[in-house]
Amino acid sequence: MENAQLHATWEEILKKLENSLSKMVCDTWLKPIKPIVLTTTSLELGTPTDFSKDWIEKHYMQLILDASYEVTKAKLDIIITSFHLQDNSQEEQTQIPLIYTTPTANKTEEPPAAPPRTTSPLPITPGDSSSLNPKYTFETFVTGNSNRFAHAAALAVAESPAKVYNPFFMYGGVGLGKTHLMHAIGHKILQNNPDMRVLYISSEKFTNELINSIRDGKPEAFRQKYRNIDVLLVDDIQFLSKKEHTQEEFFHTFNTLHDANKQIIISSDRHPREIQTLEDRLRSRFEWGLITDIQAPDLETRIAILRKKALLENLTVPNDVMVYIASRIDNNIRELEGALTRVMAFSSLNKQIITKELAAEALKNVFTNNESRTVTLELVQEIVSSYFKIDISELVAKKRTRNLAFPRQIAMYLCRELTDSSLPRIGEIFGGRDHTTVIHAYDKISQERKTDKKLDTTIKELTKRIKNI
Ligand SMILES: Nc1ncnc2c1ncn2[C@@H]1O[C@H](COP(=O)(O)OP(=O)(O)OP(=O)(O)O)[C@@H](O)[C@H]1O
Repeated sequence: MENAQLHATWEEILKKLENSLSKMVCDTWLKPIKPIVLTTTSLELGTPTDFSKDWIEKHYMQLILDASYEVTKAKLDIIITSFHLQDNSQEEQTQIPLIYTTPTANKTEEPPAAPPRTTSPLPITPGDSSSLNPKYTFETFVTGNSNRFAHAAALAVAESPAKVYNPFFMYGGVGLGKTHLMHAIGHKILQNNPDMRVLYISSEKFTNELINSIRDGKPEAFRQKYRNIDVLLVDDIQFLSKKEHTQEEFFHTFNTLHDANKQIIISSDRHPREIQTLEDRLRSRFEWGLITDIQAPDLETRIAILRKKALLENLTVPNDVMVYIASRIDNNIRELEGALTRVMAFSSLNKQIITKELAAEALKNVFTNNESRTVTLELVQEIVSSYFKIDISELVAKKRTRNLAFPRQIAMYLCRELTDSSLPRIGEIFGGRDHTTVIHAYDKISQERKTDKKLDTTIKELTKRIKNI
């Protein structure tokens, strides 16, 4: 009876989610979820792997929260745990108990047992791709100026593991595609070398496994696992700073693999020299190979990424909506994708077609909650061009007719006023114009708005839209 209630509630929530997400997303990520416990304040869900746990938390948490609220009318905490099996011998025990509890429920009811975790690290099997996300491939990665070099280097490493750049070190801000590229390398290597042992792991998980193996007196199993790999991909290495013992172990793992001519790929949110308390000997080893950065993508690339995502998930999204979203989120592709998912869900739940207005409504909270959102040059261009009903391409074109030159000068003025960008940078995104053109536009509009009331009102209105929307 209680299990039935738990299942029925989850089924309802799932139905709501199915209305707002594509079939592919539901089949890949949501259907494998098992409901574990429902109380009056929380719902615990189990995912088959650590990876799917992280993925769902990053991408679908808000939607699950919204759907569970719609179904239960209670603001439930959603707790996700992974019941990933590491040891097949324990398979039988890992059946997730399905228990419905409420805080006032019969006290004799046993709390749900935590999914058993084994602590013995198992060796990686040749050809095993289970540590890789099937969606992160080179085919689904969009290149632009911000990531072209990293992409080319990643491809070279994937084509010739341990021959070109070893180690290969990628760094860049949050959500810019480092993990995606690492997985893409892993997939390509396995495609070309189906017998290789490839392991992707976050440095946090590496640390946890190390700690557990020491706790359980199995450090040898840990070493066996990590020192018998052909391609080791370690994500977010910055988390090793301050963990001296883990650094020491990683150092030995690194040496063993490198000496044996195995490929090592590392990512971090910053350059090795900026990772505080990283041991010098480790830092210098990272410099043996290639260190490359990934920058935030420009507007064109952001739009291309949204287009690709829409294509992959079979979504129809009008171009102006993509421009709208891409102009407002400029430094995190995960957030960019999240915004698109939110717009799609909003349209589907409200049974309305996707327009710019609907996108604005759907993302209202996302943008206003984000108080530190910086005004981007592209945002200024997008809002000015839409205000004057011209295309962004016309705004940055060479043509100098008044109906284009005037909005262009206003846009340059606002870029200077509302962003910290340099004059040459502003000139660059207005069709590669010289910085003196920007100075001229700025001075002209500053002077004119002092005497021209209408122009002054226009500038104020545009400023409001740029800052508030
Ligand atoms: N160039 C790109 N083309 C297509 N999708 C991309 C691109 N860059 C990033 N993404 C997508 O953006 C999301 C975030 O990327 P990813 O997780 O690789 O970022 P990250 O740099 O590893 O971030 P973190 O530092 O948080 O680990 C992923 O869904 C990824 O597929």
